[in-house]
Amino acid sequence: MTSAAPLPESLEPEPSVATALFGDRIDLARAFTNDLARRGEELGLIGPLELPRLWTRHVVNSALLAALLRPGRVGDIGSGAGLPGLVLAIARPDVDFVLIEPMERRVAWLNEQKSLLSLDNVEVVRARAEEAQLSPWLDQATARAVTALSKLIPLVAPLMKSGGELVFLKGASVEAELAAATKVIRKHRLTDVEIVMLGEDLDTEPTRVFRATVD
Ligand SMILES: C[S@@+](CC[C@H](N)C(=O)[O-])C[C@H]1O[C@@H](n2cnc3c(N)ncnc32)[C@H](O)[C@@H]1O
Repeated sequence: MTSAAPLPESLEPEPSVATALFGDRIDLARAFTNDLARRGEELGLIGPLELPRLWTRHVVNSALLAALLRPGRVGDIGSGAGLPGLVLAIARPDVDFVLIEPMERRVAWLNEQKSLLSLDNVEVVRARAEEAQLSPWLDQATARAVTALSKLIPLVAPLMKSGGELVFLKGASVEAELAAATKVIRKHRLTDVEIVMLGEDLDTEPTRVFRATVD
């Protein structure tokens, strides 16, 4: 086993941002991020260019979504390295998470982190979303960097309870994705469709979220 120095502190978010997002669970977030920095590239979880921006672009971006979560059962579709699923499970111990991920190596990483960080609020399911057998269904679903809305909504809507909510982290292309998803949104009877900006009140890059209710 190789040991490596922890990430330099300069790569961490401003203390005010870290406290706002993680409170007294910042050490867990730090342990997760440092482990991802050490082993993520070797395990095929992150590219080498992501290392210096793990906190800013990935961990903080994921944690911003915590503000929209309610106590209940939240599914994270295509968790990969645990973004946003593991980060949110750290930030919101009052919420139960199901991380849905098909790739064996990524599932092994997710299970290992669940155990290392003692995240009792995490269940890992190895499946593609369209094949996942969930019981009960989800109160909310998250996803980040999985696929465009026109493909993502049909994968996730069948996993939701009636009245459940989709809260997908999205980039600058969200308006175009939304326009291309009009038919799918109607077909799956989504209501209260909106784009929410998160993080504008913090000293960090804000993020866009697609939010909608499944009838
Ligand atoms: C580009 S990665 C993004 C991972 C992570 N969400 C992030 O933001 O870094 C996409 C992930 O979605 C997973 N994925 C692809 N198709 C999927 C599907 N149909 N159901 C569930 N997960 C899927 C892939 O295995 C991969 O881990």
